[in-house]
Amino acid sequence: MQRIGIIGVGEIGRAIATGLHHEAADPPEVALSPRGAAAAAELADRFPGVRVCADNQEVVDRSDLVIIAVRGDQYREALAGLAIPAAKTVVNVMAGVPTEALRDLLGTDAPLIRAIPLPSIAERRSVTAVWPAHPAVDAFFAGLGGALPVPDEHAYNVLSAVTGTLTTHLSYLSALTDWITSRGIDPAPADHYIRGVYQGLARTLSDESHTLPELAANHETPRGNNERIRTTWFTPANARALHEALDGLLADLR
Ligand SMILES: NC(=O)C1=CN([C@@H]2O[C@H](COP(=O)(O)OP(=O)(O)OC[C@H]3O[C@@H](n4cnc5c(N)ncnc54)[C@H](OP(=O)(O)O)[C@@H]3O)[C@@H](O)[C@H]2O)C=CC1
Repeated sequence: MQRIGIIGVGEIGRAIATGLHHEAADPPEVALSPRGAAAAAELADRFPGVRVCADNQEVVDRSDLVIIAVRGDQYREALAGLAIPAAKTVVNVMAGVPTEALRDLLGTDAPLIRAIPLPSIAERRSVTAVWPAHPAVDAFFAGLGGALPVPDEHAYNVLSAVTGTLTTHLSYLSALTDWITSRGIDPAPADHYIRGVYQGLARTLSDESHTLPELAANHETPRGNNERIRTTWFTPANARALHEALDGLLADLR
C-alpha cells in the first residue's frame, strides 16, 4: 500500500512514520493527524511525502491503510464521527481497545486489524504481532522488521501481555548499574559497561539456530558465576512470580 495514514503522532505513531522512511528507496505517502503538532511538523520537514492533515477525516481520506495510534483514553474523541469506507484497512495498535469496541464506534465495514508494533519499528526491527492475519497488513509490518500473524485473540493478548515486560527488562539493567555504583564505581563507566555487555548479548538472539535454553547453556560454565546467579536468584519461585504477574495482566487484557 502506498498511502498510509496515522491518527495519533505520539511515541509509536512517530516510530512507525520514521520506520517507513528508514533506508527506504521508495517510501509511501504518509498522512499524519494534526494533534501532536510539533512531532508531525518535524516528520513532514524530515521526510518528503509526509503531510500533516487539517483533521483526522483528511487522514482517512488520503490513505488506504489507516493506523490508529492514540491512547486508549483518547480514541473515542479522536475517532467520533469519522467516515471510513469499507475499501480502507484500519490497523488498531491501541492496547486494551478491542475490535468490537472500535467497530461499534466507527460503524465501518472496513477490516479492523490489531497489531503490536514496538518502538524499534523506527529502525525496521519490530516483530509485530498481527490479528487477524491480513495480506496487506502482514506485508506492511513484514517490511518494518517482521509480521507475526496469530490465530486468535487469546494468542494476541498473550503476546500483548509479554510486551508489558520491556521496561522491567530495562529496569533490571538499571538495577545492575546501581549495584555497580553502590560498590564504588562511577556511574558513567558502570552505565557504559552494562550497555556494552547486554548489547553484545542481544546480538546473539539473532541466531535462531539455537533455542533460548541452548543460548543460555552456551553462556554458562558448569559451577561458574552465571550458573550461581541464575540458580540462587532466578529461582523457580522467582520465575513463578513472573508468570503469575503475566497471568494477572493477561486476565485483564481485552
Ligand atoms: N509507546 C509504545 O511503545 C506503544 C504504544 N502502543 C499503543 O499506541 C497508542 C499510543 O501510545 P503512545 O504513542 O505511547 O502515546 P502518546 O501519548 O505518545 O501518543 C498519543 C498521541 O495521540 C495524539 N492524540 C490525542 N488525541 C488525538 C486526537 N483527537 N486526534 C489525533 N491525535 C490525537 C496525542 O496528541 P497530544 O500530544 O496533543 O495529546 C499524542 O501525540 C496507545 O494506545 C498504546 O497502547 C502500542 C504499541 C507500543
